Amino acid sequence: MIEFRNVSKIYKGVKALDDVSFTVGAGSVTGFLGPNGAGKSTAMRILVGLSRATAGSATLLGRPYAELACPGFHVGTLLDAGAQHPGRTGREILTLGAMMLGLPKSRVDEVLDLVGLTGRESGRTVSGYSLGMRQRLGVGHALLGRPKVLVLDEPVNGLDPQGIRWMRGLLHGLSDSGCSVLLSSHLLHEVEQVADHIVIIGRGRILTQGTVDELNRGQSLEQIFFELTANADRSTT
Ligand SMILES: Nc1ncnc2c1ncn2[C@@H]1O[C@H](COP(=O)(O)OP(=O)(O)OP(=O)(O)O)[C@@H](O)[C@H]1O
Repeated sequence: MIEFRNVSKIYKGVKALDDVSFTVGAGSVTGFLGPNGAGKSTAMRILVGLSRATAGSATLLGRPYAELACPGFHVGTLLDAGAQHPGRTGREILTLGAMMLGLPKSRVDEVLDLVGLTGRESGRTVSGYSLGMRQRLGVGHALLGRPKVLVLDEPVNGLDPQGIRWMRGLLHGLSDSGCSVLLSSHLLHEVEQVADHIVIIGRGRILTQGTVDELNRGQSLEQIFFELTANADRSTT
């Protein structure tokens, strides 16, 4: 369970988040959508303790991230696939992650298999990885401790069609097993296929939220998105 309660964030005069409230329940994949600069990454960073809210609270499993004992067993995060150490191999990165969590090396092989990185690929340094390979590695890192909550910032970017299909299956499997997944993406059609709930944010404010069925009353997600974000732009100009 993820809960944002009246979260606001001001960066030196820029209101990045304005009274944001929503929840992601167990077994839900919630698509977190919004134009560039809407506040998605800021909200996710606050959720996992990388940034402090100016007001309000963000909790995972009922607690702020900093208060979770062994957070790697509860929460998996992928905020920036490009942030992995370029000089380490994929296998080394996962091995270090597994060691931090006290997991056996066999978990590294399981995860490599799960994310579809071959033995040859996992032995190469990350500097030679494509974006799609970095995304797979980042998702693998997030899944190491079999967490019940996943916070994934644009994990589909750079994936090839097979990768996109794989990600779809992975997300469905995670929700079936009771995980709470917060997923940001600009790929509206893809989100429509994997998410059961949608939150659309614009200029730091929640524009709408609900189940896919509640929002899709005869309109595609794309139509709803463009209508709401255009209105948000108009109301702030
Ligand atoms: N460290 C920072 N200092 C100042 N302003 C920031 C900082 N981080 C983000 N912002 C501002 O906060 C707002 C929200 O940015 P954020 O990165 O959360 O948006 P986003 O929805 O994730 O965008 P994108 O889809 O482009 O990733 C933007 O106006 C951005 O310029």
